[in-house]
Amino acid sequence: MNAFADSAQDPSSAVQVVLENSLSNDQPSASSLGVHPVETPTVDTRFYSFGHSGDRPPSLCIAVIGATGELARSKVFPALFALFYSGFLPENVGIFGYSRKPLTDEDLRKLIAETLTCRVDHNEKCGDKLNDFLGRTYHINARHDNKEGMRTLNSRMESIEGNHEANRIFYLSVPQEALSDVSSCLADFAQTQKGWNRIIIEKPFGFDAASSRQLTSSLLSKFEEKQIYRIDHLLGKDLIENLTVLRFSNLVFEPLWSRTYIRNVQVILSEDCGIESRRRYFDGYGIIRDVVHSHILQTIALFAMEPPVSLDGEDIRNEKVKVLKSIRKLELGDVVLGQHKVNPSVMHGEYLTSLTPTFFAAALYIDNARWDGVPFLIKAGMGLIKHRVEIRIQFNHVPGNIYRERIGHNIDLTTNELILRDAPGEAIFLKINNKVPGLGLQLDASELNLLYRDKYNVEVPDSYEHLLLDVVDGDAHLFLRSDELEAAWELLTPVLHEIDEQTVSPELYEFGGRGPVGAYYLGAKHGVRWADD
Ligand SMILES: NC(=O)C1=CN([C@@H]2O[C@H](COP(=O)(O)OP(=O)(O)OC[C@H]3O[C@@H](n4cnc5c(N)ncnc54)[C@H](OP(=O)(O)O)[C@@H]3O)[C@@H](O)[C@H]2O)C=CC1
Ligand SMILES: O=C1O[C@H](COP(=O)(O)O)[C@@H](O)[C@H](O)[C@H]1O
Repeated sequence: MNAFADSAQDPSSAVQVVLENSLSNDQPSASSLGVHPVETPTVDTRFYSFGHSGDRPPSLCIAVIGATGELARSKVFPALFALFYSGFLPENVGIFGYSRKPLTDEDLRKLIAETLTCRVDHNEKCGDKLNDFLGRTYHINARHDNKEGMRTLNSRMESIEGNHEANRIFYLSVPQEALSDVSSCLADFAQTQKGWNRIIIEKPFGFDAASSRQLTSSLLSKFEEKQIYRIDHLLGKDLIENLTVLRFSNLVFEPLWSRTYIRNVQVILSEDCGIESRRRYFDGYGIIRDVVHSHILQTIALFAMEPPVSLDGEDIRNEKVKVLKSIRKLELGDVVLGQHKVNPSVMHGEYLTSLTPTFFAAALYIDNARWDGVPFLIKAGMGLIKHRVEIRIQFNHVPGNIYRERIGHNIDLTTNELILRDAPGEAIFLKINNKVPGLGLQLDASELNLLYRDKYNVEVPDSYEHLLLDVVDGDAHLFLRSDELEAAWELLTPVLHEIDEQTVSPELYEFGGRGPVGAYYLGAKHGVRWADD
């Protein structure tokens, strides 16, 4: 008999309670409930206070559904371990892997141990912490839409929670087609009534507006909006969080943040890797559904929104959705699609069999008072020359510049530019015109640099860590709310349908090249020179 059997409650009564009570029991944030950095325990406290109340903080159980999948192993478990390691999870935490594979707890521990690493900057006692973490990790073997499996999950969680206040997170790391069934089953049979329940679902959150609406309505029939966290790990990058910090906590940027001073904005997500290892996923979705509808549009929304009333997640989401709804209808003529050719370094490389794009560029306009007429050029692509993730803000010319004679003819090269970069190497640059030291008056376009690796001697946490901690803390500002999701699909769905109906062929481009030449024509059409070469 395992340690759980003794303390597990009668599953049928637990189910009854679940059905009788509201399913939507999201409570105040974990931080307000005491889940904040704590010392990682040196003793195993899992069972010490069962059966009596005291002032112990609420427990936290986290279930990873689809635990044997690529995402769970490569990202989710390592991020959970990193949070545990750094003391961001409560001491009475339980980690559950849920899958259809007949694994024991020990099997799962072995499987995930391969991908757990100790962070380089604080590897003290790492082995102990690893063992401690693995000792709190359990496996449930069942089908994802199976009520007995979810009941087992519930009762095993209860054996960790005892009669105390308890919170739960369910990470649905399963293919899109399984989301509705899994979420519905766990809503009915695996939620706790002794604290909050939150579920995390992975992008792309549907295939188009209609399928996304269907998924949303299925989720909202079982959960409240505030329980749902739609995760896109690219939004957990420091670049994204810093976008609003930079803008709203410095006097020098916000006054310039409008059509009066900004000439164009470029949002660039360019990958040097191809789609080889993710061909099946990618063939089904393509780059628009993979990164544009969530990551790129969210970046634009955060960039362009009006100042929110506060840092509260709902206040920020209220502003983001207004931007998304203000984006002008996207015309197919303002879109460039591409597909990279075979990566020559991959043995038996194949072309995609479909017309699925691996490259997308477009010009967007936000029809509101702040951004009227400012082109937002977006570019997302795989198999390109460089890995580059950045936002570039090009400013207008200095009106009546008295130094124009010194600046030369190519005025485009000498306007100010602010560059917020995630890759390669987190950095912020501000391009300015500067006098070259010495006699005479020669001007030079230089950069004020903030290179993170030089300034901050810290390892930047993986974005899954950042976002998982936000879920624990109940901070939803980087997660898409249903209305934001709907607005994003409303923008992209007509174009996606036109592409399908007209069987638009993507422009083929060399692997490791600069992408389709069409992107340069697009830039020229909107008076923008791509600045990522
Ligand atoms: N991998 C990545 O980099 C990214 C993934 N995502 C999203 O994350 C989710 C998970 O990704 P990934 O791990 O790659 O996915 P996988 O295809 O590897 O599936 C994950 C696990 O889900 C279980 N599973 C598979 N099919 C079904 C099904 N029909 N019903 C129920 N369970 C099923 C399997 O576990 P078992 O057989 O053990 O039960 C599988 O190991 C997906 O929604 C994907 O869109 C998003 C962005 C990037
Ligand atoms: O979600 C995705 O992200 C990766 C890039 O993630 P990173 O953490 O390595 O920057 C991208 O390659 C992939 O297409 C997309 O699905």
